[in-house]
Amino acid sequence: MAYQSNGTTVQALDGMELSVRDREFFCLLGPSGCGKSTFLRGLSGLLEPDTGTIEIEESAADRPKSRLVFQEKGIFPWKTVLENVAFGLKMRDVPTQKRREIAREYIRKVNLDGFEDAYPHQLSGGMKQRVDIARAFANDPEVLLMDEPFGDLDAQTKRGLQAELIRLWRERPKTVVYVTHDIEEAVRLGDRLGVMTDRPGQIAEVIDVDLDRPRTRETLDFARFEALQNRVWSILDTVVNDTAGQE
Ligand SMILES: Nc1ncnc2c1ncn2[C@@H]1O[C@H](COP(=O)(O)OP(=O)(O)OP(=O)(O)O)[C@@H](O)[C@H]1O
Repeated sequence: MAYQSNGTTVQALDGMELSVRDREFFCLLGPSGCGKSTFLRGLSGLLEPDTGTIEIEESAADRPKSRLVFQEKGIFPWKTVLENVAFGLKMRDVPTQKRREIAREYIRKVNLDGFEDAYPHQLSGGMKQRVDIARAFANDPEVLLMDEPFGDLDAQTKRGLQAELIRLWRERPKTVVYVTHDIEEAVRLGDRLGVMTDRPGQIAEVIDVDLDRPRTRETLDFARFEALQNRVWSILDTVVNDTAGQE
């Protein structure tokens, strides 16, 4: 996939092939600008490539195939928490009563009860993020695409939301493709990790995260956790050095 602007072409992705398993939590990591967001937006259908194609093998189902969860931008400032969470259901013509019921259920699951009628400007960054997660899960997509949803949050809020996300995902398993810059986060969350090369991006290596769940402070195998992070670092070092060597 490439972008054309002002007569120049930026080749964002080239020969990117990725096979994600049904209901796995797949994290995508890579150097800045390697094309992670481009890939995700292409998958979601939000981005039409100027050149190139994306092929997705779909399973037969009448549910929406994917949904891209943006950071804060994803929620409507003029809608209440309840209306935001129910929005996707409304788009799918779920009857009013039913969609309010489902929305309330997910608002409760992300610990926002009592904020149903609040507007986004009355919420903290972490709370807005919870609204976004609730909306994504209420919509019950088959594939959930997340682009650095917790990138702007402080470490403690981020850890809490990671735990909530994993709890929801284990309760209602779905295929997740999760882009992050944060190696520790990727190893904490993922079943597998795809490490990308520098731009034009493609997959350099896929790593199995052989850590049992739940991955709490009490249960996590810290030695393995660290070894996996080191593995990612060494792949990224190679990838960036390789590219530097070509210039
Ligand atoms: N709308 C656009 N028009 C032109 N070029 C673009 C556009 N969007 C992205 N690019 C270019 O495509 C390349 C890949 O961008 P992309 O945002 O997909 O990378 P990324 O891996 O998600 O980056 P980061 O990790 O920094 O968020 C970059 O070189 C970027 O400058």
